[in-house]
Amino acid sequence: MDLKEIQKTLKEMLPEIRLKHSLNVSKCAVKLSEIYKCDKEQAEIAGLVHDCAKYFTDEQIEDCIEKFNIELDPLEVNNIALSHSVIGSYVAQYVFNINDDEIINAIKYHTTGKENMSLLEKIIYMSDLIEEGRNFPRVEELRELTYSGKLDEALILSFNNTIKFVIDNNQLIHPRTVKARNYILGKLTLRSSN
Ligand SMILES: Nc1ncnc2c1ncn2[C@@H]1O[C@H](COP(=O)(O)OP(=O)(O)O)[C@@H](O)[C@H]1O
Repeated sequence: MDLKEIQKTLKEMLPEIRLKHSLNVSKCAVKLSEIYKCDKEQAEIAGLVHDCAKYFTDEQIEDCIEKFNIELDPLEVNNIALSHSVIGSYVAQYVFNINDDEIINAIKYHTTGKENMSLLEKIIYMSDLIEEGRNFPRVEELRELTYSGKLDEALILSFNNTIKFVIDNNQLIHPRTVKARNYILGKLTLRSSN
């Protein structure tokens, strides 16, 4: 699918506000692809499609799981906040015909992050949080870090915020986020102690 077709299909899958968010994430990811020197088209497509499964009904989710043979982990089962990224990565592949593993993984890990993230995965993760329509306490600090070349610092702050938020709400923390945080923090600490 080309960008126009992707947008047309997304329009049927997402409410207006989420479509706007997806367009904003795509725009932000393109800006970051220029700053951090990665492929603009991959950033544009991953940003656009990242939330494609966010509004799936239980029935649609069950359908996808069966059709695409998706294995959700125990935290993702019955939790659309976490599962939409994983399911979305299959929808990207089989509905949007995206055959680029880097784009597919950026979609798959955009909610939790993961250990040893690729540049595109980091860009989509941060774009989801800082796109121009986002408004939450300290979002400006995240924008400042991300746009000034401090992508890893921005990620650590975001993982910390998410982990604190999940704890405050007495929810289970997805271990991928803890691993993502420790991996980057470990590398940064090592770098600053050398
Ligand atoms: N690492 C995590 N562990 C557990 N739950 C998480 C984690 N990350 C995100 N969530 C859940 O996902 C929700 C936010 O998901 P997100 O995709 O960022 O939503 P939105 O794009 O609508 O802001 C959080 O409120 C939390 O419940």
